[in-house]
Amino acid sequence: MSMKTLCQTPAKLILTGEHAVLFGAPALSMAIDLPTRCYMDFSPYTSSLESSCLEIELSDFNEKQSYPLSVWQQRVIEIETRFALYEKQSLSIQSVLQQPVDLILLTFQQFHNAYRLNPGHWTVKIQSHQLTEKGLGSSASVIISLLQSLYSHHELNYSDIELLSMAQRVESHQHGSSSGLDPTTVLKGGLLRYQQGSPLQKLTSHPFHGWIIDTGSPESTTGQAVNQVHRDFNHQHPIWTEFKNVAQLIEQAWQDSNATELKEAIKQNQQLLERIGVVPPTVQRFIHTLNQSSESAAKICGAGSVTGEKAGIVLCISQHAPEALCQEYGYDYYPLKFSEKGSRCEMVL
Ligand SMILES: Nc1ncnc2c1ncn2[C@@H]1O[C@H](COP(=O)(O)OP(=O)(O)OP(=O)(O)O)[C@@H](O)[C@H]1O
Ligand SMILES: N[C@@H](CCO)C(=O)O
Repeated sequence: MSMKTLCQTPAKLILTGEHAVLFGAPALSMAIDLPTRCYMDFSPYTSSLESSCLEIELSDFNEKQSYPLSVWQQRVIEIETRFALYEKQSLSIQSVLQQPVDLILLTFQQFHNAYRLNPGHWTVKIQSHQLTEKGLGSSASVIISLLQSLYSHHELNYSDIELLSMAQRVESHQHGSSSGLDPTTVLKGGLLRYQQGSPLQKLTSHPFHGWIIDTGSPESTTGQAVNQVHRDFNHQHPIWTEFKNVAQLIEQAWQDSNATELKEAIKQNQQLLERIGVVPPTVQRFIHTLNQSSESAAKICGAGSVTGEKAGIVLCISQHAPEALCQEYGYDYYPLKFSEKGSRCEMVL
């Protein structure tokens, strides 16, 4: 019998810890109400897995194509070969996944390797919000929505740890290395304190007014930015202690609901991000203007960019939207909408 599911997964926004989380610092990250939707439809075959077919529609990229099992498996072999070359430093990270569909095929293959995909016709449609590839964790939302859909279709009991370790493995092919922060945030929802090697903590949400400001798609990918930071700053570099300290200030201010301290710490966090070279000059100027006022505090909230003038999404904590300045720079802005809910999957008729 055929079965249909819809999985809706929020986006993520990092309050503190982008880059630093990969060097052992704590991160505070929240799920936000910008859903990625994954529609999955399965019709079983009575014949063998070999005749299975995967039909993928990526609405945001205007792509729709069918992949017989042998074709997608060959394509994943090529992806894994490129990833192995990347790990030997013979290929750049942005050459590993060459097209958006590669991420989908790789996720299916990881699931298949672990659990063996049921034979049949699989149809997948993915639809995101308008702010993908701007630091809000779109690849993590795609991966989590796909994996959750696959677990549902196979009626498998799974632990979050199993699902997240698979997601982190897939995400490494996109980002070069992954702390697991993005997949964890979009799976669980809410506001999380995440630090590699420490237990995950859920923090209480507070009604701080925030805005997400779109400075445009970064010219470099997250993978490139992560790699450049790793090349320029080793694990022993003292700047990571400064990141840890500022994360502590932000966490304390958040827990105390202290807006003044929160804004001050966000400004310090932004200065550190500028020092690691991930904030382009135009975005630095924009943020400096906002940060001169005691009313507002802004920082980039994704990996930023190591080339060009755009840095993806900037978070601005302030009562009122920075309308005039956004207009001057030609940036769109939206109210920050927190999502207490994480990723969820339902059957559809
Ligand atoms: N709606 C979508 N449909 C298909 N693929 C998508 C979609 N959204 C994102 N992707 C895939 O994810 C990639 C972008 O992922 P990436 O995580 O680098 O970007 P991001 O949104 O800036 O998030 P991050 O905060 O992790 O940097 C795209 O190049 C594409 O392959
Ligand atoms: N979001 C990435 C680091 C770049 O900010 C990760 O947690 O792996």
